[in-house]
Amino acid sequence: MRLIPLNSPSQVGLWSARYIADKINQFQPTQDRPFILGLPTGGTPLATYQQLIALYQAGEVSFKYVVTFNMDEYVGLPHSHPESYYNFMFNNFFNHVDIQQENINLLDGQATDLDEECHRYEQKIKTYGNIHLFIGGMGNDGHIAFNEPGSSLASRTRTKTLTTNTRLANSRFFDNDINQVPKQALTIGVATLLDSEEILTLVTGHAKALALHAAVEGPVNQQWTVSALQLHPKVVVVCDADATIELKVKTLNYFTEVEADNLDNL
Ligand SMILES: N[C@@H]1[C@@H](O)[C@H](O)[C@@H](COP(=O)(O)O)O[C@@H]1O
Repeated sequence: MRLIPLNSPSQVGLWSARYIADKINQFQPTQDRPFILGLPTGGTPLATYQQLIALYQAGEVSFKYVVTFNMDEYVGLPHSHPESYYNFMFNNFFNHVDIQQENINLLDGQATDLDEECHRYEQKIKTYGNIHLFIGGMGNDGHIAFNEPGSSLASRTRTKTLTTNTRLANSRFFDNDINQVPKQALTIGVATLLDSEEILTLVTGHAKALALHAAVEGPVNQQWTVSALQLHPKVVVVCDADATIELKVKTLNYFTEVEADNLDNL
């Protein structure tokens, strides 16, 4: 695991966007050999999307031959709902870059057969082989995608019932009314995520400090599904200072020293 300790959420956005753009450019994707990118929603990745759009506008990266798979989607929200992850992705990213519509993959939370929809999604990922880079965030309670505490670390894409904690945390996007937050979501599984060639996780703010501790220092366990990142050979965690307050000084000092040369120009 690499941990990139930055100061602010805007630095996390800048660093991660450059990292993603560099990965795409190094891959030199073509129509026949696209770059496969996994994507998250939430407040945390917004700065990354803004910086990726800026890099695209500056001609420094293209998404023409990038295929995307989103992590999750609420069950039952129409695409047009302002808080559907479909709407989030088009508003905050897809509408502003040169991605081809047919290269965008999202789970359909309105499918009549949700099990079939999840199976279709897993199969579609398989047709491309592996996801080259999956970007993620983490919930305050250490969930990754919507793999709530207690989710199997061997899970695949499926329907999950959301915890009250998660619905409360996300109610800030629903007029602070928990009753408006859907009770279920479709989500890739922990094992689906771990199949990716590389995972880049974004963590900002005090509220994520215990989750970051669980991810970096905690034991691997299904109550903090983000801890499963420790089982993956290539994970980069990019965090701001507020998110690190539950890490040991020793841990933070080590990663700061290791990354000293990579934290310039921010
Ligand atoms: N399903 C999403 C997660 O993928 C995301 O990581 C989490 C954190 O969101 P935020 O970045 O808004 O704190 O929110 C939701 O629960």
